[in-house]
Amino acid sequence: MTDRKRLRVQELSVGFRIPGALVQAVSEATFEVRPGRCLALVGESGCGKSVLAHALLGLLPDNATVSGQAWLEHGGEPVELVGASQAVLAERVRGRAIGLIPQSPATHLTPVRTARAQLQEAVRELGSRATADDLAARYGLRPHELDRYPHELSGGMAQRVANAIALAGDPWLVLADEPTSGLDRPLVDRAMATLRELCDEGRAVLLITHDLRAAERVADDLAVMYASRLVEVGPVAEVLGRPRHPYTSGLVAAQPDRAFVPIPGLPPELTRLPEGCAFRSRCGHETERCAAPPPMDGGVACHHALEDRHA
Ligand SMILES: Nc1ncnc2c1ncn2[C@@H]1O[C@H](COP(=O)(O)OP(=O)(O)OP(=O)(O)O)[C@@H](O)[C@H]1O
Ligand code: NI
Repeated sequence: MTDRKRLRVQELSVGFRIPGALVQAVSEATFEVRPGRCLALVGESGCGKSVLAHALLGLLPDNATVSGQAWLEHGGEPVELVGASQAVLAERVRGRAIGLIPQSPATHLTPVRTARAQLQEAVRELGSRATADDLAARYGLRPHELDRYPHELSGGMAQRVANAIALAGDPWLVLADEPTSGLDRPLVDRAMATLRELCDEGRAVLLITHDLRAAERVADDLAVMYASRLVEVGPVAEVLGRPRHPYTSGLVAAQPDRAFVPIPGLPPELTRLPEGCAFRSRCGHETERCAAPPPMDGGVACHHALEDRHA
């Protein structure tokens, strides 16, 4: 069965209407996620990572317009997520095929109910075979910790509760949105190890993160996003070892364990994206060609990277 499963995202775009403007949050994202593999999606704050994940689950607010396709192939009839109704997403997708580990678990949990009550609700709704206690044990929580209210949980415990809830319905695809924000190093390592285990037991993981080091350790593939658009996609060791897009090179050079040199300038406003390459004003290699949008070709969307390849 697992070999038949796949998420195939094609030219997914998301815009938000706000008074007097359109926020172009995701532009024509195309990528694939397969069981047994972890794809890390990296990029600066505000570039569209969370919006992309929420679009896949139909969790965007009413002012959003979504186009493109996201085919969820999981044995039987594939489900196209962009056009799917809320009923289909609720009954067949959310929690069952795709689990979401949210960006800030502590604030995501309902403050007035215990962790146990919230986990039990997920178990009941998803018709899970495992009990709340089974799931808690599996994700490293002691039974008495489940009787706490969200404000009584440490960051690490809230994280584990969020994992247990996300995995209660045994989804084959896990979207983990900055699962380690606010955690210190040992907890980050632990959370990352858990994600890797999920992959190794045959699930697919889409990991959204700022942390290139973590991505390098757990992910198989990397997708680099800049100003709403994927600019480089490929095996993580290749992309980070030999970046081809100047933005990827900049991200790598900005790492504390590398040159620690920040990329000069700021990303463009998503309400005023330029016509051509959105990175050209920060790139240092701008030529006339950059005024035209660079197509994604061979895993990279940059006119100069393409010239190098075709030279
Ligand atoms: N409901 C909304 N209406 C208008 N704009 C929105 C809405 N939700 C998100 N945005 C905008 O979409 C853009 C992308 O946001 P998103 O949360 O996906 O960024 P991100 O890459 O996940 O950032 P971070 O790393 O900080 O979590 C941001 O500019 C954000 O302000
Ligand atoms: Ni985000």
